[in-house]
Amino acid sequence: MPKSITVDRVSKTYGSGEDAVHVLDDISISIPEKQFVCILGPSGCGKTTLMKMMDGLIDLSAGEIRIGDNVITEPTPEAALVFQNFELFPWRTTLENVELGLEILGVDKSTRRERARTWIDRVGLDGFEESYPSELSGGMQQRVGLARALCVDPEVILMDEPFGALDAQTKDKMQTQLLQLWEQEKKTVVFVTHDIRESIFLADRVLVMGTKPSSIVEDIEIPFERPRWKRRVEIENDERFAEIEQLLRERLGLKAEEEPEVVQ
Ligand SMILES: Nc1ncnc2c1ncn2[C@@H]1O[C@H](COP(=O)(O)OP(=O)(O)OP(=O)(O)O)[C@@H](O)[C@H]1O
Repeated sequence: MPKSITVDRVSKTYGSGEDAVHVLDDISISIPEKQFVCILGPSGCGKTTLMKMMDGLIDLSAGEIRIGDNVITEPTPEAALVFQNFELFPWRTTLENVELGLEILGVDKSTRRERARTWIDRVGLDGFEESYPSELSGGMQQRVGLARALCVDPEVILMDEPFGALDAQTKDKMQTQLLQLWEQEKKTVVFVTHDIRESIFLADRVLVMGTKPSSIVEDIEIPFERPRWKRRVEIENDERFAEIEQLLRERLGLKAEEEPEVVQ
């Protein structure tokens, strides 16, 4: 079952003394189950930090993060994190990479093979089970990453700029595929992006973080009905789309036509 995510008065400071970097300042976010939330924010404001804390990979300096009622203190199968750089093991085939999460959970071989094959199919990679990452395009590698995350059936999916490294056309396809999968599964999703238009097309709700020490400076509901993936052109031409885009640009401190800075 998808679960809610609660970020309750969370702060984060890296290091101490003169080297201390105060990144997140007293952030609270309440994400109901099955909601698709996108997070925008300037480079270095702490988006990845927040995602890693939600995944239990790094400690909080103050506050609490909960998935459902469970306080997150370490990585848990309830949350799956998908990164921009795919984080696939180059020496493992598609099948072996997708199976990884189940392997860590101690699922027996035949069950994990079956589940991995199902997800490879669902993300459109059937026929590539035995390929290595180096034999796959960027979009295909990200689909392996997605299948690996979904294969463990997490309650929440955390995606940190998952399509940031893809060309525009592949990115469009991946967005469509993600929305199709999400319509079927309706997980709780937190998706970090630098792409304002991507956030409006995908999300139920967009949060904007300010410069560090960051807090949430905007929290806006996206009004477009679902399913959206068949109506991209119509949605992008809707005047509300332009209004929201303008508002988000202003909140991010961007001038007209200026793209957000992307630091790789
Ligand atoms: N392990 C660390 N030790 C010290 N400082 C860190 C560490 N990790 C991140 N930082 C600092 O914390 C700040 C936030 O980093 P983070 O990667 O979370 O930002 P971000 O919003 O995801 O950035 P980007 O949009 O560029 O990916 C940055 O100033 C970064 O230099």
